[in-house]
Amino acid sequence: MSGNGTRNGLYGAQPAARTRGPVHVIGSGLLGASVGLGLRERGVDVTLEDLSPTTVALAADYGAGRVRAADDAEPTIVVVATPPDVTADAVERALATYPNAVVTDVASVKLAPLEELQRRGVDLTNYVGSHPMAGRERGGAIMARADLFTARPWVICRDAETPAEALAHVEDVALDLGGVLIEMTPEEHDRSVGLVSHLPQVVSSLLAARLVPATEQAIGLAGAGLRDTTRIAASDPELWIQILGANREPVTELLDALAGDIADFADALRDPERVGTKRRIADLLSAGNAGVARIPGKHGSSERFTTITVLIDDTPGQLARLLTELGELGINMEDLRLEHSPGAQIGFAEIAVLPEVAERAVADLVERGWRTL
Ligand SMILES: NC(=O)C1=CN([C@@H]2O[C@H](COP(=O)(O)OP(=O)(O)OC[C@H]3O[C@@H](n4cnc5c(N)ncnc54)[C@H](O)[C@@H]3O)[C@@H](O)[C@H]2O)C=CC1
Ligand SMILES: O=C(O)C(=O)Cc1ccc(O)cc1
Repeated sequence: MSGNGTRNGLYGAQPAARTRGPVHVIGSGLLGASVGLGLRERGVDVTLEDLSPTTVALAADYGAGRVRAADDAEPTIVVVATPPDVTADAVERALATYPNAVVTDVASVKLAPLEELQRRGVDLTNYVGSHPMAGRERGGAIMARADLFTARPWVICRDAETPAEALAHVEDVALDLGGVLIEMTPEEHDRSVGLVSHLPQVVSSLLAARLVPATEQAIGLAGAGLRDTTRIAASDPELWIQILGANREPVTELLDALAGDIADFADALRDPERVGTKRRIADLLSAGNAGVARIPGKHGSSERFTTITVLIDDTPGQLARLLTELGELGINMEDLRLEHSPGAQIGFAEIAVLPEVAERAVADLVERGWRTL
């Protein structure tokens, strides 16, 4: 649960929270416990609930809030962070149990739970669906982080009937957690995440699945390219079967279009001497360049952190020494990734730091005898 401690030392004292608690979180896994941790850091009173008593106790132990007691006051806001297939149930129950609270959910799909609630005839005046575009491959309270939502888009799906006050409550939670508000209809949301989240998940999983029968020798050659394109293949199949099933229309359309591109590409490669074929391949690859350049944070100043690469002997002792020395130098490590060179006794520690400390970090490390790239 790295990185969920207080960050006041780094960024200075936190301004007062906008959110007026108590906030009640239903589903205290990755998303629910991260919401709790982030709001607790801002001093908001958070109560927790989960189907699993162990999960809720764990989330409370980590500091995400306290287990809700029977005589607790009614919450101002309820955040439903359960799996998508029970989100409508949990929202309906929360609206009935806490008639004065504003209820939001963080499910990765927005239309299916809303349609289910409408089909049941639930009064949705106090409900505002939302979705923070931030997550991790593995779920569970143990993976939660207070800063999970920092600088990430947080989609809010209001409709014409949503009271301004209800909307403001949900926006306050998102803003207190560092999210960037984006308003969309549920349809716009589901089409958008189909493209930027659900299609990549399927492609990454299918690509990684190709590695299962590969020889050890072939796998041993893997580098950053394969790692970058398969990171999310480690995601939880149980969550994704729900997400993809609930958003199947946009996702199947996107998959059909991609399958066409793949067939096109393979055709061109099969007959490289045919006139126009090289142009066709170049066009598809160039379109990839144009697409990747559009991803926020992939280029220029929108990067959150700067990565410095330090060469280390590929032994645990070396890495521990590097981490100790970073601490001694007062350099806060935001993220760490290790690259191994197969067959060579050398590794690369890729350390993400705040851009403003990167230059000093490199200089100090070099002075202490480390080699950097
Ligand atoms: N994992 C991710 O990267 C992201 C997930 N989401 C959405 O957040 C929601 C939660 O996902 P995670 O936190 O990753 O899952 P998780 O598995 O870590 O946590 C879900 C928790 O809900 C509990 N739960 C299940 N049914 C319940 C019920 N009826 N009442 C109370 N608790 C119940 C489970 O015991 C579990 O602890 C999902 O709807 C998902 O689509 C949104 C953004 C990112
Ligand atoms: O890891 C990533 O890049 C993600 O995009 C994680 C993610 C997974 C599911 C969501 O509903 C939102 C975000």
